[in-house]
Amino acid sequence: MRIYADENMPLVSQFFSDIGTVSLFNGRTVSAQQLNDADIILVRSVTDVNEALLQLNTKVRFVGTATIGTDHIDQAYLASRSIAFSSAPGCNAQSVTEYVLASLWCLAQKYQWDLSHKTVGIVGVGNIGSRLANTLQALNITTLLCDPLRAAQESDFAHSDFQQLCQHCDIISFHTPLCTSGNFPTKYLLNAQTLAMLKPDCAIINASRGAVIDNNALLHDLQTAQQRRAVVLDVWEHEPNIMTALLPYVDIATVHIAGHSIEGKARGTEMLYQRCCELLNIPITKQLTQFLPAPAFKDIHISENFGLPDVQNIARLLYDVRRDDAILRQYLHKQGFDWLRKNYPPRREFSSLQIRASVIPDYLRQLGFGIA
Ligand SMILES: NC(=O)c1ccc[n+]([C@@H]2O[C@H](COP(=O)([O-])OP(=O)(O)OC[C@H]3O[C@@H](n4cnc5c(N)ncnc54)[C@H](O)[C@@H]3O)[C@@H](O)[C@H]2O)c1
Ligand SMILES: O=C(O)[C@H](O)[C@H](O)COP(=O)(O)O
Repeated sequence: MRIYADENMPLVSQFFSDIGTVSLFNGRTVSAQQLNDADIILVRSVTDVNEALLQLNTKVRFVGTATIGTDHIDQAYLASRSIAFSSAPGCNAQSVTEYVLASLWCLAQKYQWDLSHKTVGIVGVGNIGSRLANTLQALNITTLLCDPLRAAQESDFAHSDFQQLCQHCDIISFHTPLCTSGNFPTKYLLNAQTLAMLKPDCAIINASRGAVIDNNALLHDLQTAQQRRAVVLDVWEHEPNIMTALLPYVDIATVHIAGHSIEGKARGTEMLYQRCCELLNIPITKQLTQFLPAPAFKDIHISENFGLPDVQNIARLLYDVRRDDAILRQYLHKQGFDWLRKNYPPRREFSSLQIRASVIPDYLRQLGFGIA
């Protein structure tokens, strides 16, 4: 069995070497010729999988993407050739949630906000949006949720439409897929018109896909604004060639790494391994926990005086998003967007740190910390 995988897919040899011969490729430059004898193809978000890529291959059985986003996959084409397909839903939901949380704490410190007085709008309430909502609610931060697809299917879903979010929120965080068609397209959901509906100081966070925000319109808004608007961008239109003119106006700028915790990326590989085993009808014998390195911080004791304001101090032991903002600003010109993603320094999720206490506050459990 010939297995071809993106070179940026962690642990792929460890998981797949018993199933077949694993060869690695560069996800941006891979060609149809390179994949012509593949039985299994494993990609990340930078590879467009379509007729052009698979035209020379007559035997591929499975295509997997170790991501939740699927805007790079022509699923109709795969179905037309009866090629099984899987993404990795939820693999990086915790990682992105921790990224947004770290960004909120960073903005709160910079602008001296009290987050408990802010209303955060969450657009797209799937794996990431719902986890983020639960996390913010555990921290006593008010949320408004916008997900018209869920609203149509769930009578008890507390939906606010996007216009309401624009008018009422102090912070809006985007967590939708990139869709250009259908009843609820998301391309340029935030555009010149909807930007004009926002409160003048409404902060914007985008860790979904770059084109959910019209980057030209955002630049114009930021350049002409009367009031400072805080902005966090992890994703950009036209990656890897991003609009650097935005950088001076963006508080936190990162290279599409919100989902790149060690666990988040590796869980994507594990999920594809599980799908392959099911497809090939072979037993699942390997688990992510076998391969994860020991974390630098294993456990921490908290006392009875620990309170909500202390949570961010623990979280910062694991991740400070300012590190990633500094990396982009220092090295983008020298190394380029893709190199910075490939060489992303390790980041562990909250679950890697065990909290010890006589009584564990509920919110630490809800945030996903390990409990000893
Ligand atoms: N920056 C990163 O590293 C990173 C990591 C993971 C995911 N992502 C992006 O974030 C997106 C969301 O991830 P997820 O795991 O939560 O996906 P998901 O599929 O679980 O959830 C997406 C949600 O968005 C909703 N939605 C669709 N169209 C909408 C619209 N017009 N308005 C409001 N809601 C809408 C869907 O109903 C769904 O509930 C992914 O599609 C991906 O593009 C980025
Ligand atoms: O859609 C996703 O799951 C994320 O955007 C994912 O983290 C993208 O990262 P990449 O596959 O490019 O490493």
